[in-house]
Amino acid sequence: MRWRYWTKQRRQAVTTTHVPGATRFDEWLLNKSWRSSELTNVPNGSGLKAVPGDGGIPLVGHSLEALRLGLDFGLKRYETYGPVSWMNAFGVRMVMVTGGDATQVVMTNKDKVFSQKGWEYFIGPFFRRGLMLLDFDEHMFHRRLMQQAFTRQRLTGYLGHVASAAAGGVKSWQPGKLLMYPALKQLTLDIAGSVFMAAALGKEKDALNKAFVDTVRAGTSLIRFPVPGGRWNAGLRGRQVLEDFFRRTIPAKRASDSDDLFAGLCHARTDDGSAFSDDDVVNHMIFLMMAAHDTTTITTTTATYYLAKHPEWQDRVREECVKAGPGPLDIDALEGLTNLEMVIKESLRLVAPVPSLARRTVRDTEILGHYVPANTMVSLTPWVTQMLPELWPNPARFDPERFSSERKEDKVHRYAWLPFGGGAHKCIGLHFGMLEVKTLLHQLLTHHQWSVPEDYEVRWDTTALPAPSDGLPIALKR
Ligand code: HEM
Repeated sequence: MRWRYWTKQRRQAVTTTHVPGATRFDEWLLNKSWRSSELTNVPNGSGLKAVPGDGGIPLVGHSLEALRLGLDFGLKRYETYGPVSWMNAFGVRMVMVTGGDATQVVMTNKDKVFSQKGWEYFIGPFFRRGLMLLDFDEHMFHRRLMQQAFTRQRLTGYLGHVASAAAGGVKSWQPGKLLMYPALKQLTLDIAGSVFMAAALGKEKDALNKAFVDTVRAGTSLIRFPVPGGRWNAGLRGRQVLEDFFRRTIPAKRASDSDDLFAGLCHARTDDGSAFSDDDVVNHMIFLMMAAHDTTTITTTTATYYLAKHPEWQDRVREECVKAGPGPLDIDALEGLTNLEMVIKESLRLVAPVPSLARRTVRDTEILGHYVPANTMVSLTPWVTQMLPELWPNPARFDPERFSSERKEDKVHRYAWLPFGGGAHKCIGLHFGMLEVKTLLHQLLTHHQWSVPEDYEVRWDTTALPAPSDGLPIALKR
């Protein structure tokens, strides 16, 4: 039987690379069925069930499908095996967790059994000791300290930097054809430079941008050790570039009273006087830059894509933005852009910037009655959950009104919509991220109109975090 998600309409969306013959190969991969087996024997008398699944291609596992097919692969696994299943991919055996209830078990983590050590395997060498990679009491300590850099007062200061960098960047875009994704990536890096360091990155900008891209891409390397020319190697080099940059800048930041995030981390204190060490500041800065930069770029790119495909929505949110004034808008004014907020939420649903979240079990446990032994890699799959027809009516449709106060479709389950994660590790930059994306879109909408040809469908490259494989070419008009 052919896979039911494999329709003509999805054929384009599914082909995430430009490799010749990719469509036939992808079709073969997607329709191939594997012999199902159990993850492991269930302890006698436990009353638990085994986790169903399969290993995929010997040695490679399901890495190719996961990289090339992304969302479609996740939907197929869910349809075949349900909310809890196992597979081999990227050199490791993992349990995939999809859907509201299964996600809730892991996110709530009431017995502290799901550790962030899962991330260690994918990005540990590149983002070591970033907040997301810390666990339990140590994590709580660092999170409380970091929270001081995310107060409303500090966000107000950051937004000032965002607004001036965004306005300058967007105004300089010339009418004509523009590759939206690289343009936004450059702009968000400029913004990160001023928000995080109150500094123009100058001639180091390109090297830092490359270092970020390399460190992020390294996480999904098929070859997971340093070989010349390989992704892993590039990631390690990238980490070194970033470390050198931040370490050499710390003394000046500690001495300054500037209102950027870097200074915020340098000066953060708990009531008992604890502070971040230089190593902590370097590790947190590298992780924060990555966490803020790529996610906001992807969200803004996705929103511009859907606004190009749905000009009626582009007009509607432009009207709202024009009414709010030319900017810079403060937090209250940005929070008042309710139509724009629905568009952003719907964009975050249709393309989750962090499509999967990694955990590792520290003891034997169970998820929805399935036995999961200690030291198992667990992969939460927000993107797949956000596209499940049982949670979202007509899930592939762009329909921002789902988030309106009348429909509230996101409230159908606590974990139906989770682009920012949940539980103890829920995104600390959630509020700031939304405000940054709104500021960017407000500037874009008040200065430009943009469109794509009617038959254009973006192809998401999921070999790292999702990105349009052709850069998203749009036609820009003032
Ligand atoms: C649209 C933008 C963003 C999205 C979609 C996003 C998504 C996420 C997700 C899914 C997690 C949870 C990871 C997990 O459970 O393992 C997370 C954590 C985190 N995010 Fe964001 N993020 C965004 C923006 C930002 C920004 C702007 C910052 C900082 C300025 C930031 C900093 C962090 C940090 C530090 C964590 C780790 C929190 C912890 O472990 O306690 N994020 N983010």
